[in-house]
Amino acid sequence: MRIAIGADHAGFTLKEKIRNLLEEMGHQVVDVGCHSCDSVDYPLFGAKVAGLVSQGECDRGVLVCGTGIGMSLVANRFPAVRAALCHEIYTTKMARLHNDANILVIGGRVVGEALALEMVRVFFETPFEGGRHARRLELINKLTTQGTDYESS
Ligand SMILES: O=C(CO)[C@H](O)[C@H](O)[C@H](O)COP(=O)(O)O
Repeated sequence: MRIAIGADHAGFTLKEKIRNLLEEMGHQVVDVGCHSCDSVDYPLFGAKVAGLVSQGECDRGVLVCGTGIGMSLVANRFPAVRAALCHEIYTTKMARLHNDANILVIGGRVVGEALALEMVRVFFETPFEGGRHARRLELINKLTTQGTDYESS
Protein backbone atom coordinates (compact mmCIF):
# COMPACT_ATOMS: atom_id res chain seq x y z
CA MET A 1 0.00 0.00 0.00
CA ARG A 2 1.13 3.57 -0.66
CA ILE A 3 0.70 5.51 2.58
CA ALA A 4 1.07 9.25 3.22
CA ILE A 5 2.21 10.27 6.70
CA GLY A 6 2.52 13.70 8.27
CA ALA A 7 2.87 15.43 11.61
CA ASP A 8 3.48 18.73 13.30
CA HIS A 9 6.21 19.27 15.89
CA ALA A 10 4.06 17.60 18.58
CA GLY A 11 3.79 14.45 16.50
CA PHE A 12 7.19 14.44 14.83
CA THR A 13 8.89 11.86 17.08
CA LEU A 14 6.00 9.40 16.84
CA LYS A 15 5.66 9.97 13.09
CA GLU A 16 9.28 8.84 12.63
CA LYS A 17 8.54 5.59 14.49
CA ILE A 18 5.39 5.07 12.46
CA ARG A 19 7.29 5.50 9.20
CA ASN A 20 9.80 2.83 10.27
CA LEU A 21 7.00 0.43 11.23
CA LEU A 22 5.10 0.93 7.97
CA GLU A 23 8.26 0.33 5.95
CA GLU A 24 8.98 -2.80 7.98
CA MET A 25 5.44 -3.93 7.12
CA GLY A 26 6.30 -3.59 3.45
CA HIS A 27 4.40 -0.41 2.63
CA GLN A 28 5.60 2.45 0.46
CA VAL A 29 5.62 5.58 2.64
CA VAL A 30 5.29 9.17 1.44
CA ASP A 31 6.48 11.36 4.34
CA VAL A 32 5.26 14.95 3.87
CA GLY A 33 6.97 16.20 7.05
CA CYS A 34 7.50 17.92 9.33
CA HIS A 35 11.12 16.91 9.69
CA SER A 36 12.08 18.20 13.16
CA CYS A 37 10.63 19.22 16.52
CA ASP A 38 10.66 22.90 15.51
CA SER A 39 7.24 24.48 15.87
CA VAL A 40 5.11 24.36 12.71
CA ASP A 41 1.42 24.73 11.81
CA TYR A 42 -0.44 21.42 11.63
CA PRO A 43 -2.93 22.42 8.86
CA LEU A 44 -0.09 22.55 6.34
CA PHE A 45 0.85 18.92 6.92
CA GLY A 46 -2.67 17.64 7.46
CA ALA A 47 -3.72 19.13 4.13
CA LYS A 48 -0.81 17.53 2.30
CA VAL A 49 -1.65 14.04 3.53
CA ALA A 50 -5.40 14.46 3.10
CA GLY A 51 -4.88 15.85 -0.40
CA LEU A 52 -2.82 12.85 -1.45
CA VAL A 53 -5.49 10.46 -0.15
CA SER A 54 -8.36 12.51 -1.53
CA GLN A 55 -6.82 12.58 -5.01
CA GLY A 56 -6.05 8.84 -4.94
CA GLU A 57 -2.30 9.37 -5.05
CA CYS A 58 -2.01 7.48 -1.76
CA ASP A 59 -4.22 4.64 -0.56
CA ARG A 60 -4.27 5.75 3.05
CA GLY A 61 -2.68 8.14 5.50
CA VAL A 62 -1.53 8.61 9.07
CA LEU A 63 -1.47 12.00 10.81
CA VAL A 64 -0.05 12.91 14.20
CA CYS A 65 -0.30 16.18 16.12
CA GLY A 66 -0.53 16.89 19.85
CA THR A 67 -4.11 15.76 20.44
CA GLY A 68 -5.02 14.66 16.93
CA ILE A 69 -7.98 17.05 16.92
CA GLY A 70 -6.50 19.68 14.66
CA MET A 71 -5.35 17.13 12.09
CA SER A 72 -8.82 15.53 12.12
CA LEU A 73 -10.52 18.86 11.51
CA VAL A 74 -8.28 19.50 8.53
CA ALA A 75 -8.37 16.04 6.98
CA ASN A 76 -12.14 15.60 7.07
CA ARG A 77 -12.63 18.70 4.91
CA PHE A 78 -11.25 16.81 1.91
CA PRO A 79 -13.59 14.84 -0.39
CA ALA A 80 -13.42 11.06 0.04
CA VAL A 81 -11.36 11.37 3.21
CA ARG A 82 -12.59 9.51 6.27
CA ALA A 83 -10.15 10.44 9.01
CA ALA A 84 -10.56 8.71 12.37
CA LEU A 85 -9.05 10.10 15.57
CA CYS A 86 -8.29 7.05 17.71
CA HIS A 87 -6.84 6.56 21.17
CA GLU A 88 -7.00 2.81 21.64
CA ILE A 89 -7.21 -0.49 19.77
CA TYR A 90 -10.98 -1.06 19.78
CA THR A 91 -11.82 2.26 18.14
CA THR A 92 -8.98 1.82 15.67
CA LYS A 93 -10.30 -1.57 14.65
CA MET A 94 -13.88 -0.34 14.35
CA ALA A 95 -12.74 2.66 12.30
CA ARG A 96 -11.69 0.16 9.65
CA LEU A 97 -14.40 -2.50 10.07
CA HIS A 98 -17.38 -0.13 10.17
CA ASN A 99 -16.19 3.22 8.83
CA ASP A 100 -13.62 2.24 6.22
CA ALA A 101 -11.46 5.04 7.61
CA ASN A 102 -8.65 5.90 5.23
CA ILE A 103 -6.64 8.18 7.51
CA LEU A 104 -5.66 7.26 11.06
CA VAL A 105 -5.12 10.27 13.32
CA ILE A 106 -3.23 9.94 16.59
CA GLY A 107 -2.50 12.43 19.37
CA GLY A 108 1.22 12.20 19.99
CA ARG A 109 0.80 13.85 23.40
CA VAL A 110 -2.06 11.53 24.33
CA VAL A 111 -1.13 8.01 23.26
CA GLY A 112 2.09 6.25 24.30
CA GLU A 113 4.47 5.00 21.62
CA ALA A 114 3.87 1.27 22.05
CA LEU A 115 0.09 1.63 21.90
CA ALA A 116 0.28 4.01 18.96
CA LEU A 117 2.39 1.58 16.95
CA GLU A 118 -0.01 -1.27 17.74
CA MET A 119 -2.89 0.95 16.59
CA VAL A 120 -1.08 1.56 13.30
CA ARG A 121 -0.57 -2.18 12.84
CA VAL A 122 -4.26 -2.87 13.53
CA PHE A 123 -5.39 -0.06 11.22
CA PHE A 124 -3.46 -1.48 8.28
CA GLU A 125 -4.34 -5.11 8.95
CA THR A 126 -8.10 -4.71 9.41
CA PRO A 127 -10.44 -4.85 6.38
CA PHE A 128 -13.71 -2.98 5.84
CA GLU A 129 -16.74 -5.17 6.58
CA GLY A 130 -18.98 -3.60 3.92
CA GLY A 131 -22.69 -4.59 3.95
CA ARG A 132 -24.81 -2.26 6.08
CA HIS A 133 -21.75 -0.14 6.75
CA ALA A 134 -21.30 0.57 3.05
CA ARG A 135 -24.89 1.83 2.92
CA ARG A 136 -24.15 4.22 5.78
CA LEU A 137 -20.98 5.51 4.16
CA GLU A 138 -22.99 6.14 1.00
CA LEU A 139 -25.36 8.30 3.07
CA ILE A 140 -22.36 10.29 4.28
CA ASN A 141 -21.22 10.73 0.68
CA LYS A 142 -24.64 12.09 -0.23
CA LEU A 143 -24.24 14.84 2.35
CA THR A 144 -21.67 16.51 0.14
CA THR A 145 -23.77 16.29 -3.02
CA GLN A 146 -27.31 16.92 -1.77
CA GLY A 147 -27.02 18.11 1.82
CA THR A 148 -29.24 16.44 4.40
CA ASP A 149 -32.20 16.00 2.05
CA TYR A 150 -32.03 12.20 2.07
CA GLU A 151 -35.75 11.84 1.24
CA SER A 152 -35.34 13.12 -2.31
CA SER A 153 -32.73 10.52 -3.24
O1 LIG B 1 -3.85 20.98 16.67
C1 LIG B 1 -3.64 20.44 17.68
C2 LIG B 1 -4.70 20.27 18.65
O2 LIG B 1 -5.90 20.21 17.99
C3 LIG B 1 -2.34 19.86 17.96
O3 LIG B 1 -2.40 19.17 19.16
C4 LIG B 1 -1.15 20.75 17.94
O4 LIG B 1 -0.10 19.85 17.90
C5 LIG B 1 -0.98 21.67 19.13
O5 LIG B 1 -2.01 22.62 19.15
C6 LIG B 1 0.39 22.34 19.11
O6 LIG B 1 0.55 23.10 20.28
P1 LIG B 1 1.87 23.93 20.60
O7 LIG B 1 1.58 24.58 21.92
O8 LIG B 1 2.04 24.93 19.49
O9 LIG B 1 3.01 22.98 20.66
